[in-house]
Amino acid sequence: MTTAIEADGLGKDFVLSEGPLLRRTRRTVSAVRDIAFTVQEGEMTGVLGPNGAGKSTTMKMLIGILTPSRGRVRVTGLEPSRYRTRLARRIGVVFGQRTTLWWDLPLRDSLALTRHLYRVPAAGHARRLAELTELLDLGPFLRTPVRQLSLGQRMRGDLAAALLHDPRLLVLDEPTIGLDVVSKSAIRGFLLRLNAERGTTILLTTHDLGDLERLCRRVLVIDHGRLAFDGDLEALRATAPSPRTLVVDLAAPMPPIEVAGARCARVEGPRQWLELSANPAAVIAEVARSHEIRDLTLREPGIEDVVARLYGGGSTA
Ligand SMILES: Nc1ncnc2c1ncn2[C@@H]1O[C@H](COP(=O)(O)OP(=O)(O)OP(=O)(O)O)[C@@H](O)[C@H]1O
Repeated sequence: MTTAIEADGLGKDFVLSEGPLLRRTRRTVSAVRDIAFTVQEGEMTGVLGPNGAGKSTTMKMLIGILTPSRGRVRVTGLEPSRYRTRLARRIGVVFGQRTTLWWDLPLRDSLALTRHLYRVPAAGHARRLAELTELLDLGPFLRTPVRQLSLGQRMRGDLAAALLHDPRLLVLDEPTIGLDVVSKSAIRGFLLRLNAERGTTILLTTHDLGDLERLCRRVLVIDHGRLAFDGDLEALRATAPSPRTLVVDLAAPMPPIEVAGARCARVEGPRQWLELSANPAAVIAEVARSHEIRDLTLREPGIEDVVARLYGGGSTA
């Protein structure tokens, strides 16, 4: 098996200047500390963690945009910050919140330009474009200017742009952010095929449990800049089992509800969050007997809850 990514003792500090102009002080923030992991070719790995945990900083070091402050990193055997251009021809990168497409050009022209960026021979490019157009169903909007595309269409266009040079490794930062259910499903289906049929290695950050469940056998959790977990999703769930939460909207603000089988975790005006240790129906019946209820929602624990319980001590948002 060939190694796609190797990171060892990887760290990144940012130096911040703070305060008024004449009394500026410098403060160092360690965004990533001592991260070590290896990804083999053909793996599909999810990177997870709370906001500000250091995921994007880690990804940026892997693709050569940021130079590590410490440690060693190799991607397809290359040191990313040193061989950024060479690496760019071997990997595909999509950052969900930004586009690499030309805003004013029709998608087709924008994709044609990427050929020159990666120096892909014309014949190979045409073949690959036809393949990706079919797989990502780009046909209906190839002539549409990128600025007029929906977010889901734009993401499909960005994926095509990242894959036209047929990279062995695809790095995605939040590939399904802001997409509706249908668009998410199309993107996930495409990534699964890409991995299964071409053996493309995929590393993606996400806040979406669905992405992980559908796509990733392996999960890396980054928290406070450190690698807090490396294993499969089931093992992660088992590390920190989370209760289901009943969100209760009462007719008026009340003291925390006390009923058997539930623990009130949070109160905000007339809304209360009850963590369930018993059957929801029994708890709902009990709450309804003693309180006037306007609305109820049952929340299954998300992977964010699991992570929050592991490292932050509970989440009921
Ligand atoms: N260019 C920068 N200069 C200074 N600090 C930075 C810079 N980039 C990131 N940071 C800080 O590094 C830490 C990690 O940020 P990073 O963007 O890697 O987190 P993240 O896990 O990707 O978060 P999110 O889920 O919100 O995207 C944060 O405290 C952030 O404020």
